[in-house]
Amino acid sequence: MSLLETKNLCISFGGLKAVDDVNIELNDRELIGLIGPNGAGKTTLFNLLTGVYKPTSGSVNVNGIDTEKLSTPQIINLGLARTFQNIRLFKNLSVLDNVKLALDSNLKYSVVTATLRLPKYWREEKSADERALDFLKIFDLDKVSDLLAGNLPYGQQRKLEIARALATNPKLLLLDEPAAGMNPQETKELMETIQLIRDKFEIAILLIEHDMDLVMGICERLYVLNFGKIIAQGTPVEIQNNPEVITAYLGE
Ligand SMILES: Nc1ncnc2c1ncn2[C@@H]1O[C@H](COP(=O)(O)OP(=O)(O)OP(=O)(O)O)[C@@H](O)[C@H]1O
Repeated sequence: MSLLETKNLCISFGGLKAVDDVNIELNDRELIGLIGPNGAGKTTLFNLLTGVYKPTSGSVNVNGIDTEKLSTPQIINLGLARTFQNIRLFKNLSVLDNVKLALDSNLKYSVVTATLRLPKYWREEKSADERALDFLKIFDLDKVSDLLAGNLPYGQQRKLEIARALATNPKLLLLDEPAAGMNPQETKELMETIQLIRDKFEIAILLIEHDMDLVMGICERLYVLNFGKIIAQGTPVEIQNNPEVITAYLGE
């Protein structure tokens, strides 16, 4: 059974078919890229996968479960986590607290324990701090854990978003343009980190990215969207040599 499978997935906004008959499949631990020109429907597809939009027709299955009647939180509970093209952090909270909030659903103390600050609260809080710091270390953010998230440079905010998504313990991580706004050195480091988290946490990753060095360098397979349709899929080498893709996108 696939971790994620869409069947003939479509959504229209008025007359515009933003996602048109899309069939994609992801298995455990795969690192897959989703590329295509601006406006091709990539973010809309993420919104369909996470239930933000409901399809006009077709289906999304996560671990064999049809998500049609599920809310976004219920779909997230099936093991999905995502980051956004426009960064969404709690900018007035510390870097550490941003990650701790993502961990919180796994905390074991009750509201009473937390309100009365009973010993169990402090034990759990400490372990939450330690766990959050472990996630921050992966992204080299542990040294800035006390800063407000909104005060971090852009590249670090992007990394914090990934750390926070990872802290929810997903099976599948959806990353929407994680390298946007990063310089070449930051992008290179991010590539290595994305591979590392896939291997360390044994998760699948679906990655929207315009940086071709990044996607071609780390993805095992790629899907190419154009005007809402998948026009090609294959290994990076196959995609780079696909005439339709070159015309629609790579040759731009
Ligand atoms: N809520 C909406 N209402 C109307 N049209 C929408 C809506 N969301 C997306 N669209 C349209 O659907 C198309 C696909 O948009 P989408 O943002 O998914 O593209 P994209 O591939 O992610 O582009 P980019 O690479 O620029 O982020 C665009 O024409 C966009 O204007």
